[in-house]
Amino acid sequence: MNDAPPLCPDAAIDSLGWQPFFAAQLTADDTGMTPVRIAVVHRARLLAETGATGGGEQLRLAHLGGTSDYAVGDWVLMDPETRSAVRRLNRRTLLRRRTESAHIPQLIAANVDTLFIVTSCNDDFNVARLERYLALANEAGTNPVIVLTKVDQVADAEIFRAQAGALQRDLAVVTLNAKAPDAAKTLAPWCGPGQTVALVGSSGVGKSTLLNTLAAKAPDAQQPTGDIRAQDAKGRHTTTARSLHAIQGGGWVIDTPGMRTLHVSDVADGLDILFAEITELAPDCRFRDCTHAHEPGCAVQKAVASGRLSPDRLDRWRKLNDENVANTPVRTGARGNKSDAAKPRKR
Ligand SMILES: Nc1nc2c(ncn2[C@@H]2O[C@H](COP(=O)(O)OP(=O)(O)OP(=O)(O)O)[C@@H](O)[C@H]2O)c(=O)[nH]1
Ligand SMILES: [Zn+2]
Repeated sequence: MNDAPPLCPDAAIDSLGWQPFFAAQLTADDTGMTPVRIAVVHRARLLAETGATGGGEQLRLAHLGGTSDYAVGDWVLMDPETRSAVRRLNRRTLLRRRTESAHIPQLIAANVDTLFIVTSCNDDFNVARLERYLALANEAGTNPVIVLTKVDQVADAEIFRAQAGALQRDLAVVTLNAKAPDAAKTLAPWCGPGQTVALVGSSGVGKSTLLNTLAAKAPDAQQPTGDIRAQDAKGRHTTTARSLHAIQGGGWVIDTPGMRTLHVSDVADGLDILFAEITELAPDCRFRDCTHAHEPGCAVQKAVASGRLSPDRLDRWRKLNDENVANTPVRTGARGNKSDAAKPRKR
């Protein structure tokens, strides 16, 4: 490596979400390369946003091995002559989940600043499921915001808002009608230039509707929503692929297909943040490996007895924690120590 100044990319990419974190990874060897952002990941090809023209670019893969290591939102250095992806830059944040059958976590989205966890003010609303998404967001390093849709269909959304707001310290919660144009204004604080948001939630809660409200694109290019799906009665899920879309007057939004069930794994740190009130009590327990179930001198049980901690919340913590330990592979040896996989935590 020599001391030549690193590549100075075009200022236009700032609006694509380029940050000093990515610039710091460039070396003199990267001179002449163009940073681009992955917009769509197909099995054998990648589509990227270049920022300069605002247009999409089809990327060739420089190496054999497919696209499984790429996520929507990734920054990649492209060779402008061959149009091939030369190097993927390290991620600032990474949302991923392990499906029941998969050994390797599935990548949901990379370099997301804010995760909009979408649920509606109806039967979809479920605090235990919201906690799963919060653990995922915390672990990824993204800022979670609970977005309660279909506020136009209930007399009073306050009860939903209050329950959601109690799930994690300093958690932002917004209520809106996803079909109303002012929904974009409600979400604007997180959607400024260069900001990246992602939408997650069950099928039918209004993610595609929100995407269409936020996105700066013509109506004929819009994401089909449940309304349209109902007409042609095809498929269970309206949204089938993840993709990056420009937000009107600002940042970028990543849509994700509705998730039926979200199993937790590799989220020990995310759970510690979510359940901070329990995490902080644990050092006061008499036993270092207290399970907060039956031990004498348990500070967590004491908090339940005095009414400071709800027994339901403690039950949900226990269930998620046990599931996380069961689903997170234990790696041993030097390689395992270097891995970013979460280790099972003692309780
Ligand atoms: N009244 C009302 N209807 C809504 C609201 N948000 C979504 N809808 C409707 O709910 C249905 C489902 O919305 P979608 O946007 O397709 O839901 P989705 O989350 O994208 O679903 P998947 O693509 O299956 O993951 C559609 O008929 C929307 O028009 C809302 O805030 N108020
Ligand atoms: Zn205890």
